[in-house]
Amino acid sequence: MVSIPDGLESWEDRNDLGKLSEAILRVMPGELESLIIEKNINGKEGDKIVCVIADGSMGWALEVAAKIGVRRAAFWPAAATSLALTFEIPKLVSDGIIDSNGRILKNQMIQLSPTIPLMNSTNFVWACVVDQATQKIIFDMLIRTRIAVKSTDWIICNSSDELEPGTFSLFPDILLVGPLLASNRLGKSIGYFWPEDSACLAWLDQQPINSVIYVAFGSFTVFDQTQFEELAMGLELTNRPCLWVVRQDIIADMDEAYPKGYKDRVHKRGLMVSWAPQQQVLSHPSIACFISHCGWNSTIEGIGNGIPFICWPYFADQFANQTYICDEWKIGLGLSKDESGIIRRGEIKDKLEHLLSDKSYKERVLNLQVKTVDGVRGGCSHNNFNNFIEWIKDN
Ligand SMILES: O=c1ccn([C@@H]2O[C@H](COP(=O)(O)OP(=O)(O)O[C@H]3O[C@H](CO)[C@@H](O)[C@H](O)[C@H]3O)[C@@H](O)[C@H]2O)c(=O)[nH]1
Repeated sequence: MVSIPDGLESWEDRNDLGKLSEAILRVMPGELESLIIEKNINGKEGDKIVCVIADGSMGWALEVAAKIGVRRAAFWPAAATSLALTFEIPKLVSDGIIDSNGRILKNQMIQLSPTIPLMNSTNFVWACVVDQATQKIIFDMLIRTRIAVKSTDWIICNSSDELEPGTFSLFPDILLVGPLLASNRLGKSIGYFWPEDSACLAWLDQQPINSVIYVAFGSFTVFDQTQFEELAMGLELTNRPCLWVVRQDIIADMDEAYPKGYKDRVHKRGLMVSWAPQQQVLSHPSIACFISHCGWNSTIEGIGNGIPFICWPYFADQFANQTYICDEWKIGLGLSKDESGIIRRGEIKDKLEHLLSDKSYKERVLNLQVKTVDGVRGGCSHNNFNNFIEWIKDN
């Protein structure tokens, strides 16, 4: 593995997406180009770079590959529906739903096709970020992404026919190869730089089967103090064992974050860790449900282990993923905010009780688990993946 700078200093705030995106676009294309050229001029014969596979949202890397004349493939790590929405941006503009800067002109439900779930225009990927300046930066990046991804040799997506059949029939160029889960990998998962707290697995061993609420919000979500306290109190009210991932940067002041005396009150049945081995956690028999921000990886990992969801989306594609979870697959419940925009402790407790007492959520997610895992073992995802590997080898 090699790293290249992202254009920010180590102390700068990487949760500021506008600043991060600008820095990436300013610095990384040049760095990547120099890296590839250096390898291809001075590298040993077997070390030359002949193909670039890049995350589609890093469309600039695909542009660099095209410029240098290296073959390229886009990997889309999120739901295909979010890529389909990006492909449809020109139509959204011509239909008057957004303007050419991505501003939402009509607050309405839209449907890309009758077989794709309804989306609320205010939940479009770029519209969910805080301020208009950042929205514009993200929107411009998506326009570039759209062009870069559409011109690649392959677009592969971490999804499956069983999860998003409507999207794949409408956008056959997006080839599904997922869900890519740790249980299907040969070795240890790589890619995270935060140390995992594996002691939580021993703690899970001590809990009754199908009892623990697992709470994790991925790598970006941040909380304000009131919302953090309501979540803490809601979990306490359930009287159930909870494993809660509290990243060090999830809230501004971690020292003051928990309600007074909270840790002492819950210590017998609550465990807070800064980063968990999530896929191992989700496959543990003591886990009963997953309070999730609905990032796509968390979504497919929950399904891959047959765990029902309480949805707590934060931004970007997570609202569309919530729609799939709650309305399409019916394997989870959403949470309602009060008039001040806060999800209150009582709402958290009520939804958890509903989810855990109504066994139909668990039944449906177990059914979906079987169908998606089969797709990887011998279905469409399996065939696409093999063809993709052959293409790499052939050239
Ligand atoms: O304690 C933890 C918490 C998470 N994870 C892992 O971290 C990943 C989280 O991925 P995801 O659920 O997709 O969330 P984000 O990291 O927030 O992902 C970003 O990227 C996703 C894919 O493009 C988008 O769907 C999300 O909206 C976006 O926030 C998963 O593989 C988890 O297993 C851990 O290993 N330990």
